[in-house]
Amino acid sequence: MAARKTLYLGTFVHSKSLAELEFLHDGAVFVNESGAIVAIEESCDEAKAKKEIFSRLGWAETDVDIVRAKNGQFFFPGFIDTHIHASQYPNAGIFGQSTLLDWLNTYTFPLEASLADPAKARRVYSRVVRRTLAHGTTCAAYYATIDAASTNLLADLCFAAGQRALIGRVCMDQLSPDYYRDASPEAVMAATRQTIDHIRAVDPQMEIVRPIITPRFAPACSIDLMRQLANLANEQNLPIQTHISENVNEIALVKSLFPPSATGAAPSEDNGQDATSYAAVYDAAGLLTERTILAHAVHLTEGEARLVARRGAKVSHCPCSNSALGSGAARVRWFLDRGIGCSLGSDVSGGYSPSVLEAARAAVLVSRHVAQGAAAAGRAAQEEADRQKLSVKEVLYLATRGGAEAVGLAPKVGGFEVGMEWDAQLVGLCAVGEDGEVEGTENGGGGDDGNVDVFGWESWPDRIAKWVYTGDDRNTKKVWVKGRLVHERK
Ligand SMILES: Nc1nc2[nH]cnc2c(=O)[nH]1
Ligand SMILES: [Zn+2]
Repeated sequence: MAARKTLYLGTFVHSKSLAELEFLHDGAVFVNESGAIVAIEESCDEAKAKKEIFSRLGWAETDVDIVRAKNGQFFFPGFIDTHIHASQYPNAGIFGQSTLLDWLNTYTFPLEASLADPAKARRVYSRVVRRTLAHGTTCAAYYATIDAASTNLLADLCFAAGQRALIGRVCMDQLSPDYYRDASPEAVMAATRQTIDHIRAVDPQMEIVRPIITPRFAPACSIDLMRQLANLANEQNLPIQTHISENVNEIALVKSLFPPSATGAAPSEDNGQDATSYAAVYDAAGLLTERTILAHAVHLTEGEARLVARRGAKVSHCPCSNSALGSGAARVRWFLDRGIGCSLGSDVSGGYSPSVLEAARAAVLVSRHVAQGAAAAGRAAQEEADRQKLSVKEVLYLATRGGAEAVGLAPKVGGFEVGMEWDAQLVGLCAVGEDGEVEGTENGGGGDDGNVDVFGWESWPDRIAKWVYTGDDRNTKKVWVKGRLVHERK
């Protein structure tokens, strides 16, 4: 849908690197009708933008919309959720005392199977797309179900709503219940090709929706199936998503299901002399590529981490899910130290929240447990243990730039730079006035912008920290994808 040229004015905040969050105050960002950022100016008010920059760009004032961040509001890149099961959204928050394998059988497979009903799928998928957009998720790597028709529907809905999405038809030909299992690798390949063809027809340039090859996880896939899916991804240059090393019982299951006789893998330098590790099984199938997103990776061994890093696969860290299902605490600093690209996943509904901001907050907290655990177990000196703690700016990097790397959209999205596309959110925090009341818009304040109270003396990094720790979708005022307004909070 054609957007108009737009001038955005105000404060812009984005990650330059893991170590640097950049603030641009009184800034101006110029976005063309294709949604691309064509100029960024510091200390540039509306008059200067019109007088100097419009003429440089050849823009006529009448062709340009203007969006101003109010006092205290700021523009931030849209969040990228690199692991979310759209089909599981109705179960968000419902997991009881379960852990991964019993959770799948008790809660997850019945719900996913029920989405073969098109009316139910439409209801669930419409809602999850609207809800994630409202939380500032401009791009999501979705798992649908094994049903091709409703997977195609998810792609249609994302495309219509304007949310960038990688859409995965879930592939699983073994071990799950009879009522929710693919009949054969051949049946999987046919259904998967059908969804790929559909998505290509919906969005031939694959600007908004793209297919992603989705073997559910090793226990649910035969080696034959995994190999065929890897070949398909390779032939069509498609991304891949799966789960890895989430839960200790799952890892034991993989070891028992895939002895070297099943995979043909032999101990090698590459697989750290362990041909039966989870990562080695995926590698033997050809699934570890630069375009692969591996969710969880909680219990990777040193040898597996080296293999994942060598293949350039990326990790989706899912701290809400890992905490809820008691899977463990993934060591994000440890991934980063080994050169593994890292991003954030909500993992609805192992994760209870569709919010990437919530995942960012949980990533900070879980990293404290990792640090404390390492120190208490004597695995690390205090200083090294403290280094495991992630900072606010680091988790915001994972939520944006790290996500863009994982989904193959870097450097197109994830930050504010000339040449990138305008995938952004406008965030507002409450400005508390001299009288202790929230300032209304009439005073130039942001109005009642959610539940984060800003008294005015906080530095900008502190305001961002307050947003990360105490903010939610009430603070997400507007959301754009590729220059198109896709959500506005009323
Ligand atoms: N968290 C999570 N882990 C899985 N492993 C295999 N399937 C799933 C799933 O749906 N969610
Ligand atoms: Zn998952």
